[in-house]
Amino acid sequence: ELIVRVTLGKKLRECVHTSLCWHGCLTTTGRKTSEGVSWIAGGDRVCQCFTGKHQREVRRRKDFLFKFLVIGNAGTGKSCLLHQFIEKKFKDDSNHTIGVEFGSKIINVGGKYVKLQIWDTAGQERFRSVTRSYYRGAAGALLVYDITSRETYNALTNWLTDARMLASQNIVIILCGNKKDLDADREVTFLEASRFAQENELMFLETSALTGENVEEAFVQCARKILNKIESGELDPERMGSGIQYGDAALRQLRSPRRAQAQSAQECGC
Ligand SMILES: Nc1nc2c(ncn2[C@@H]2O[C@H](COP(=O)(O)OP(=O)(O)OP(=O)(O)O)[C@@H](O)[C@H]2O)c(=O)[nH]1
Repeated sequence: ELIVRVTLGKKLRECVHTSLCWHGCLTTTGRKTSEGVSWIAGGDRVCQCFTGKHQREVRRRKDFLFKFLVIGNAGTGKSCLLHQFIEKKFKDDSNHTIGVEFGSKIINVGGKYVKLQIWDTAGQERFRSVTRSYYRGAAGALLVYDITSRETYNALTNWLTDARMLASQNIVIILCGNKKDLDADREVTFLEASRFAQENELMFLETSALTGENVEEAFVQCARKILNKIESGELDPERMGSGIQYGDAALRQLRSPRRAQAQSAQECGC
């Protein structure tokens, strides 16, 4: 049994669950259980308690599935970023990616469960024809350069052209200036990269796969922008090749909004 103290608005309540609740709960304290559950977090934070029953619960409640790409020159830290995001650890024995690698994670964005299906592509030119075949239908992308390498920054325009041409015009891209921890060796300033991002309608963050700084934020911000576009009607998840699928919870909501609401109210004891 998990006992979590949550604040709901201004009210502080004791919330006793065997399954976790994301509905606006802001965790202030938590307790480990025999299942190895650690903390849950409110808001847009990623749930760290995806074990056993809780993992199944989250899976069942999935609202959306987004296809993501990680692109950019070889050696910029794409695989390390993905590893840090999924495992919360730095991959210190990272080798060049051969073709593509895959990872997935469920995150919570503003109360919605989103499963990210992430394709980590090889940056080396010799794999370009293979990696290009994975662009189709991607909803979001991390476009990565290395702040200590101007060469990787100069290549961004080509990556961007490919992404917009092969994935989708509407693809949501976040520019990541990785290796933020190596500031002393910096070759690309924050200012010039943020101008580039603005001119090309990209979101922008400097990240460090080594320290973990801004890694989760990059994925979450990109997913949040996609969700906003869905809500505003700018993106249509039902359009072929949108890179978005409805998960079970969203489908239930679409089919029977009232029943879904009642059901989720029952599931959430807070
Ligand atoms: N200091 C520092 N080193 C990093 C960081 N991210 C990655 N590296 C190092 O950069 C090198 C390349 O990292 P990878 O993740 O393999 O690069 P990649 O972009 O996936 O490379 P390809 O698979 O060839 O496209 C490795 O030696 C990592 O240890 C970071 O944030 N800081």
